[in-house]
Order: sequence, then structure tokens, then C-alpha cells
Amino acid sequence: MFDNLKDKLGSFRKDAEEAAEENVEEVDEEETVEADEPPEPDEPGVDGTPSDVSDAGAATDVETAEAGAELETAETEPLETEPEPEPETDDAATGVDEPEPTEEGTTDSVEDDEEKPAESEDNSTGFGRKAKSLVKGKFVIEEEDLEDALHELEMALLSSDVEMNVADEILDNIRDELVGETRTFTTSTGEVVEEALQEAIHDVISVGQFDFDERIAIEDKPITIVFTGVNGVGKTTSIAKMSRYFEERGFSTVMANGDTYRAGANEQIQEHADALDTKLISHEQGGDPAAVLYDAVEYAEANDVDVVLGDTAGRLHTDEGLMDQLEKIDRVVDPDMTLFVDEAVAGQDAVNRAREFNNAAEIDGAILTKADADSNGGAAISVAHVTGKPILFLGIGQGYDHLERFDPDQMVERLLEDD
Ligand SMILES: Nc1nc2c(ncn2[C@@H]2O[C@H](COP(=O)(O)OP(=O)(O)OP(=O)(O)O)[C@@H](O)[C@H]2O)c(=O)[nH]1
Repeated sequence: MFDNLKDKLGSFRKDAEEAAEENVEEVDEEETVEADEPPEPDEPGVDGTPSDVSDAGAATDVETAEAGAELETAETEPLETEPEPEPETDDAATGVDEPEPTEEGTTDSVEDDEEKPAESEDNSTGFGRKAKSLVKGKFVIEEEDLEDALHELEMALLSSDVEMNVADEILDNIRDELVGETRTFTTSTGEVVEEALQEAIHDVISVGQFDFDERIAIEDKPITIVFTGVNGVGKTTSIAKMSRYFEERGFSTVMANGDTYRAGANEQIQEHADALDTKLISHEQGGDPAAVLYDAVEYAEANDVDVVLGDTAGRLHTDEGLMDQLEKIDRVVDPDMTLFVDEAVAGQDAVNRAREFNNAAEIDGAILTKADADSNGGAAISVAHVTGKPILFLGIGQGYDHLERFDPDQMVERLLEDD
């Protein structure tokens, strides 16, 4: 899911981090010492006491020790017993200034040997590099440092079908987060870039989020939810999935087939109702969709059913007839929620349709289907920002359980996780 976008974000992370690393500023030693915890006189590696790096666990301890070691060695005699100088593959690879092997030749570097390979292979946020940021004290990233990386990112987002304004917003957010701020060495540049990217994406995808389950729990019953969207995007399947979702949470459902337009629509939804053991309310083809939904609400009231799930005919958003129909449904049953359904794989088209449906008949949220088949992720990134309404669910397959609550935190994590 969203693999292309993931790769592109990974490239940006690398580019931006490299650009930032190249601009790490040196500060004088005094400032460095002030800004970080001063190394203790008995700092590991200075007095020759073996330091147990593997016990240090947290990277920061290791970094502090290493930074401390470098600072201290400026004033301290090099050690007499000299282990093999350890090659700093990490720094060598990145061309960052290399500390003198003798300065680093502390006993802790011997203990380091077992730890090092895994970490030093990490060419982005490995502790050798991180430690360098720590030792250098602070860094400032200027806009021009990031220009190329940001341009690449913009192209990557647009080619992943991210809506142009949304791409701009992401870039602005990243600039705001990264550019011009003097950062102390408590974080590595890798982490700074990663956090900026996380925040930038989170900002645009979390627009309008609300606690769906909570809302369902507190609303008076029956709750009527109407599903809109164009043909064939997975509306009916999503209704069936929602029925399963609610039943699993203890809410009973009834389906209503407001798609009185398409031949075979009743049979299609009836199959789902049968499979899920749910009641379906339907009228003859050509009937009035608002009347079907009205009947379903009456049925729910009479039978203590919690949620009415109303299908509607899928037609083009530009179709005035459909929009009139939705208006009539609004007037007649006054739904508690209108959910727009579209397929993630439709990318920019889905984004445009979401905007137009929302303009014509206000939506409360969206379900993006077929996310399992979408490698671009553009619609998932853009729909909330463009409509001001949240993506509530992702369809991730054809089965009834293939419905996932859209969680911005999880989405960001998914997009930025290392493979
Ligand atoms: N891979 C995948 N397929 C899906 C998903 N959701 C729906 N589908 C498939 O998409 C096709 C169309 O789904 P429908 O539910 O019939 O679409 P619809 O919007 O109701 O279509 P109309 O009734 O013609 O308006 C079906 O084959 C579904 O199985 C999903 O999340 N992932």
C-alpha cells in the first residue's frame, strides 16, 4: 500500500538529511560544553575505565560518551594502552571530518566493536554521524540548502497524485519546521528531517478527524448514514463492510438500497445482506430513493435497529439529477452522516470528485476504497485537506473485514517506516 509514495518520501529524507549534514555549523568548544552536559571527570574512555557500551543502551548515552571523549581528549593525555584504532566507516563514507584515531582510541572503542557494525552501516542516522552533530554543537538549515531536495519532493508528490495545494502545504510545513532554526545537538539532523516530514504530512491528513466510534456511541438511535459517490468505486461493498464493523461493536444495522436507478442493484446488495444476516429495505427499480430510506428509518425505529446504512445511485457528480436526489434525501430523512466513497486508486480524480460532492451535498467524511491496490497514496494524502472533511476508513480488500479505520498517526508511520 502506498509503496511509490513511501519510496519518494524516503528519498527526500535522505536528500534533506544530506543537505542538512553538509551545513552543520561548528561552534567553539566552550559553547558545546555549555549546551550539553559537561563530561564527568571520570568519563568512560578518559580514565581508561572500560565503559560498557552495550549496557549504555540508549543511543544518547553512547553519543554523550563519544562527544565527551572527543572534548576531553583536547585537554587530556592520550591513553597509553592503545587498542586498534577503529575505522569510522560511517563518517568516512559521508566525508565528515574524522576524529583522530588516537583520540578515539579509548577502551570503550574496544567494547564498541561488537555494537558498531550494525550502527555504522546506517548511513543516515547512525550514531557516528549523530555523534558528529552532537560534537559540532548546533546546526542551522537554510532554505537554499534544502532547495533541491524540496523541489524533488514537490515533483514526487505531484507525480503521486497529491493535489497541488496539498503538496504546497506539505512543503511549507517542512520549510517552517526545518529552515532557519538553530538546533542544538540533542537531536541528529536525521531525526530533525524525519520529524519535520512527519508533522508536515500529519497536518494535512488529519484535517477534520473526529472520534467516529464515540460519535456513533453517543448519537440518538437510529443513526442514518447515507453513502454517496460515483459508480463502481465500492460503495455497496463498503456498506456491507460497515454493517460488519457496526455489528462487531454491538450495533445492529439495516441496509437501504437507495440505488433505484441501476438494474441489478437490489440483487447485488441483497447478496451482502444475506451474507451478513442483515435486513435490506428496497423498492422496485425506478422508485424514489428518498422513500426507500424513509422506510428503512421507520423499520429501524420500529425494530430498535441502531444504524441505517443507505446506498445511493452512483452517478457523475456533475449530474444535477443525482444532486437533486441527494437534496431530497437530506430533506426527507435528514441523515446523521453522509459519507463520500471513492477509490484511492483514482488518485487526482477521486480528490476532484470529493471536492465536488462536498460542494454539492456536504459530506461528513470519506471512505477510500481499494487502498490495497494503490501505490501512489495521493488521494489518501489529499482528500481531507481539500474537503476539510476527514477520511474515516480505508477499504483494504474485497472481504467484509477489509475495512480499516483511517488513523493519521498510523498512516504517517506507515509512510515513513523503514523497510
Ligand atoms: N481490492 C479492493 N476491491 C474492492 C474494495 N472495495 C470494493 N472493491 C471491489 O470493487 C468492485 C466494485 O464494488 P461495488 O461495491 O460493487 O461498487 P459500487 O460503488 O457499489 O458500484 P455501483 O453499485 O455500480 O455504483 C467490487 O468488485 C468490489 O469487490 C477494496 O477496498 N479493495
